[in-house]
Parts: sequence; C-alpha cells; structure tokens
Amino acid sequence: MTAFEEFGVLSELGKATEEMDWTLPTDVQAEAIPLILGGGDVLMAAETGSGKTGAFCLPILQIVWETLKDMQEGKTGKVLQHVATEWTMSFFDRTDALAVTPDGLRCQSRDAKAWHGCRATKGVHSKGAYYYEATVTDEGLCRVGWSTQAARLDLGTDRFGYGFGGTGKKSNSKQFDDYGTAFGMNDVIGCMLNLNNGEIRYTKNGEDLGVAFKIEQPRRSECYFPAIVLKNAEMSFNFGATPFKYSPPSEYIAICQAPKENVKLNAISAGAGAEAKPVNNAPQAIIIEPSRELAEQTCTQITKFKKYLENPTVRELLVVGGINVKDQINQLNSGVDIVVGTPGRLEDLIQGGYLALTHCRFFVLDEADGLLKAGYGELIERLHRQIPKITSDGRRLQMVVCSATLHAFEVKKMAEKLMHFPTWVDLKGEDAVPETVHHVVVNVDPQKDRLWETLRKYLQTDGVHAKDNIRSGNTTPETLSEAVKILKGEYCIRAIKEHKMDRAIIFCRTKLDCDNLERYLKSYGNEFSCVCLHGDRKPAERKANLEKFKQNQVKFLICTDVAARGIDISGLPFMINVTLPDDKSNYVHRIGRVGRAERMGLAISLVSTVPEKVWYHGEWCSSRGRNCWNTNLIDDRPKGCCMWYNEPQYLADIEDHLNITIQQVEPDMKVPSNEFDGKVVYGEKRKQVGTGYQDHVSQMAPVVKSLQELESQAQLYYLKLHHNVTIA
Ligand SMILES: Nc1ncnc2c1ncn2[C@@H]1O[C@H](COP(=O)(O)OP(=O)(O)OP(=O)(O)O)[C@@H](O)[C@H]1O
Repeated sequence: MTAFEEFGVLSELGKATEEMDWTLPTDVQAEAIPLILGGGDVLMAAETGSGKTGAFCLPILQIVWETLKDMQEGKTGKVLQHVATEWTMSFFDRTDALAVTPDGLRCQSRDAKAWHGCRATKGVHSKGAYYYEATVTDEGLCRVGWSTQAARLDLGTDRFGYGFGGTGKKSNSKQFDDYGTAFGMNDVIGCMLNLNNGEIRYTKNGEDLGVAFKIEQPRRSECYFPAIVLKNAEMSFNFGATPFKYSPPSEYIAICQAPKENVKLNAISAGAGAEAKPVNNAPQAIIIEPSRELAEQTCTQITKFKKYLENPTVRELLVVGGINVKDQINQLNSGVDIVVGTPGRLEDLIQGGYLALTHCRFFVLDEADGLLKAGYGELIERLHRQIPKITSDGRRLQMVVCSATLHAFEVKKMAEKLMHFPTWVDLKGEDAVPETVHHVVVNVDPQKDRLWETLRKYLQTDGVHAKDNIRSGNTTPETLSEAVKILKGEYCIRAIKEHKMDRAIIFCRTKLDCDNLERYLKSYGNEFSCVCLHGDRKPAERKANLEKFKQNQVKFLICTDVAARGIDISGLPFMINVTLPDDKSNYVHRIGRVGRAERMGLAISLVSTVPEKVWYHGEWCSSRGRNCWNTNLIDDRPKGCCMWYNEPQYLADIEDHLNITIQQVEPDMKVPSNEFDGKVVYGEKRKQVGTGYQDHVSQMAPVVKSLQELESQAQLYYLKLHHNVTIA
C-alpha cells in the first residue's frame, strides 16, 4: 500500500504518485486530501512549493472518476434518496447565501446585509400537533417558524409564513408585533403547530410563550414546513430524531413522527434540474488559475495522476487564451470531466453556452488572492451563482480555495460569502516563506557606488528619464534614479557570476524592463543565454520560452509577475528580483519559485536606496503602455504614467507582512552560509535537520559564557546593595 492510499487515495492514483517519486504526502496533502474526499469546502494556506496542486487534484480526480463509474454502473441518486427520506432542512428550497450542513440540521448565513431563508424537506398537513426545536448556534438575526410552500423564503413577510424573531417579535404578512422575549446565542426555541385548532405557539428554553398566531380557517388545510430566515446567523435543528432539550406539551409529537398520511415532501428538489447522466460539455470540476502557464501545469499534473485510472477515462481540458476556440468547443462537445482554465476564456465559453455548469461539483480557485487582486472577484461570484449548489445526484458543490498568501481580507470575505462551512488547512497561521528559501536583499546605492558613471557598456533603461538632464556628477533625483537602473543591470550580472548561476529566474517590474534586460544579457553572447516571459509575448512564444528554460536550453528566464505564482521548475536553485514587486504578497510567490519540494534555493532582491522613477500605466493610459512616453506623474494634472518607486518602503512592508527582517548582504553578493544548515548547495535537497548542531553549540558558546558572567555580576551587585557584602 502506498503512503497516499493510507489517506484514502485510490490505489491507481497511489501508483501514479509513486512513479513520480512522491513517497509521502506533504503536510498540506495529508490534511487536505481526506477533507476534500470527505466532501468539505477547504481553504488551503500553505507555503510555496508545498504541494498544494496535488492536494486538490488527487481527491478531485478520485471523486470525478468514482462518479463516472457510478453513472456507468447506474448507481446514482444515493444522496438524494437520503435527503428525501429524512426530516432535514432542504438543500434546494433555500436562498443562495444560506448554507446547510451535509446532515441538513444546521443552517448558516454570513451575509450581514440581507436575509436568507430555507424550508425543511417535509411538511405536515390536515391534522395533528407537531413540535421541533431550533437552537441559536451563533449570534446574529434569526426568525424561525412555519411556512407553506407558497411562502417567500423571507419568513413572515407574506401571509403564508409565520415567524418568531430573536428581537422578541412575531411576524406574518410583514406585520411585526411584540411576542415573548428576545432570544440569542444558545437559546432553544420550541416551534409548535397545532393543525387541529390552527394555533402556532413557541417556547423559549422550555417556557411556553403562548399563542403567537391563529391560522385562518381557509389556510388550515395547507401543508406547513419548518422554516427559517437568517441574517449573519446560525441555527441548528432537531426534528425529533434525537431527544429534545425541552419536552413539548403532551398533545404535541415530534414532527419526524408525523403519520405518513399527514406528511408531504417539499416540492422543490434537485433544483438544478440536471439529469444524473453525463452531459458532454458539462464538466464535474472547474479549476481556475491566474495564468496560462499555471493552468497548463495543473492540467499536465492531472494527466500524470490519472495514468492508471481506466474505464471510465477521466477527460481533462485546458481552457486558456491563445488556443483555438473552435478546437476547444469541439473538445467540449466530445466530452470533458475536468476543466482547468484562466478566467477570461472560461467565462467566454460559459456565456457563449459552450461550457455548461449544470454538473459542476468542484469549483477550485487556485492562487485565489491573486485572482481577486486581479479583479476577478465579480466573475468568480457570477460563475458561482450559475453553478447549482446541489448536483443532479444530490451531492453538494464543493469549493476549494488555495494560495501561499491566503491571509488576505478579500479572500476571507469571499469565503464567507461563497463557501459552505469551510475548513482552513493552515499550517503556519500566516503567510510565510519556506525554510528551504534563503532570501537576502542587496542595497543598490548610486551615491556610494559610482560605477554607473564610468561604464562603457550598460543596460538600456526604460526611458523614463529620456528628457531629463542626466549626467554624472549631478545628484538630482532623476540622475540617481537613472543611475540605479544602470547599476541594477550590473548587480544582476554580478549576482549571476558570484554564485555561478547557470539557472535562474529573474523578475523585473515591467515588460519593457524584461525586454531591456534580455537584450543586455544576450549582448554577452551565450554566457547569459535567456528568454522572456510576459504578457506582451504571444502565447506560443510564452509556451516555447518556458519550455526552453525548463529543458535547460537557456540559463535564464526573465519575467514579470505573470510568472510569479505557481510555476514549478524542478530544482531551480536561484532567483533574482531586479525590483521588488508592487504587491507585497508577490514577494512570497516570486521567491517561492526556488526552494520547492524540499530543495534549497537562493533569492536575491536588489533594493534601490534612492527613489526610482518608474512606469505605471493604469486604466487611464489608453494604450496601456504600448508606445506611451507620458512621463508625467500619476498625481499630476493631466495624469501621467510614471511614479516614484520607494523600494525601502516596499521592503519594510514586506518585512512587516512576514514579520521578519530579511538578511542584507553587501554589493559583492557574497551570502554567508547559514550555520544551522552547514554548506548549502542550492538546487539540491535540503540536508537533514540537526546536521549543523555541533556548529551551533560552538557558535553559541561565547554568548552563553558572557550571559553567565553578566548573571553572576548582577547577583553580586544585588547582594552588595541589600546585604552589604563586599565584592571580591
Ligand atoms: N508528496 C510529494 N512528494 C514529493 N514531491 C512532491 C509532493 N507533492 C508535490 N511535490 C512536488 O513539489 C513541487 C511543488 O508542488 P506544487 O507546485 O503543487 O506546489 P504549490 O504548493 O502549489 O506551490 P505554489 O504556492 O508556488 O503554487 C512540485 O514539483 C511537485 O511535483
């Protein structure tokens, strides 16, 4: 049995992981795989290179395959049968933002602005007196009671629904009157319906609050369902399957014991209306990735994992820009089970009706914070709204959200809105850098280092200062800014030479910076062979360039933040930040391209000590930077496309966010070896923890000795002060 199988993974998948030399699941995989297999929504926050892709692809692949197998064998609707026979809150007859636990006995809504409601799976009619209990399990606003099938889910706002609210009011037809007393956290509300005399009454923690409503004669013959409406609150239900906290008066029985002839099923079921058989263009899983490269990488990983999954075959499809749409539509029409794509192309195909969401049961947002920061929040919500929350075979939509920098406000907000009782798999509790990444900063100070004044050959800069009066000897901010740009080109080469880098990824701030650096490195011939990856390069070129770098055909990959996230190049030893990223979380992602899968990596960031004027083409720039030479500042009137970049401030923000001080090294680029790790070989597997222990002891010895001396001095002073002892 492979280690993965012990976590519930199918042997066919275990075999594939073994072939990939994945002997043990990583920590995040060990936690997330069973959760996803168990049907939960998961927020996966774990360091770069910790194996998050496998953590969601393996269980999704497994469930998709099992579902296909069930369909093949005609075994569907297992869950629906359960739902139909039990007294629970309905997965179908509810508003979108109200979540129901898989057992159907707890409801939650985290929308603080609107009410969200739900009805039970069954109701009672004709005669009898029935009781159920609802307990407030989290603070918020709630109203509980009874309603007919015709009632709005906003209980108590029309004549078909009768509610008792936490503020101590009863309501029907929008008429709110004082009743009983207010209730809140942990209070147990008994809901009583007597169809023999048309009375609805409530108890609070066992105390009878009296008759709340008298149902009018003509409406007594209707069927009444337990109902609830919540605003940012949570309630749990007991329909009598377990002992009640407070027994109802003797004439009432638990609603779950209502005689069959007086029970009706909720007419609203499998709302999706989808049939429990495969539909070609309706995949079971949609995985959204922020870049083409990452989408392709995830899709390839799925292809590798499914190697031994046969009969039925799981069909994955990559849906990204740059691939012929017609081909994609043809492939969708011929059948697809898992779609991995970028937001734009995915939405085009969905809105065009080529990709259906009716059978989607996994909605995955990889690099979720990146997707939200890139402005895809609304698109994600739009897609989420269109996906049925319960699949045709009665299974709940599962959402998986992951990133190495998930601790962002916008992610938490989205999770509260869209996810269903999600579990955090959060190994560190904050954004963190893996121990396998050595990351250092080098100050680039054009006032101290005058090298830029004497260079004959140097990096072509971004032209921001083309019209400024730049000359050596001059110390205007513009001259120093231009000097920093030139120096950074030299420092980059110095870092490469000092560390004998024969493989590195180099991040620049803009596409123009990438192009300039590419030209400069190439001007040295084969010594610094390189390729570029950024948004202005055609998809085919991007793909080919990444491949060249992966295959070791070139030494350096120069890119913008388009490649900051997720890209996995095995054993990559080095990365250089020519400029720190605008977005602090991208620092974690960029440096996380090295030090992956337990291999050591070195990340060097060049940080200008003086302000550097840079391009910043926002939405106000009609060409978004193409041939734009508007060097006015963004705060100028008229608005320009430049700004002064304050790198020490960006560095401080990054350090503050990560709660660390990043080691600084001198412009000679020498990185002192870490005593705890001993001699590190970047790109190689990390040495076993503890190997440097002896060094550690000898290193600490003088410090411990001086501490001892201080302690003994302090004690002697104390004795002298208080007991007048003479110090020798
Ligand atoms: N259990 C495992 N055993 C060995 N190697 C693994 C295991 N799981 C993943 N890996 C390898 O670790 C590397 C990083 O995995 P992956 O790309 O999934 O990381 P990630 O957590 O998604 O990182 P990022 O946040 O940068 O996207 C990959 O090369 C992958 O093949």
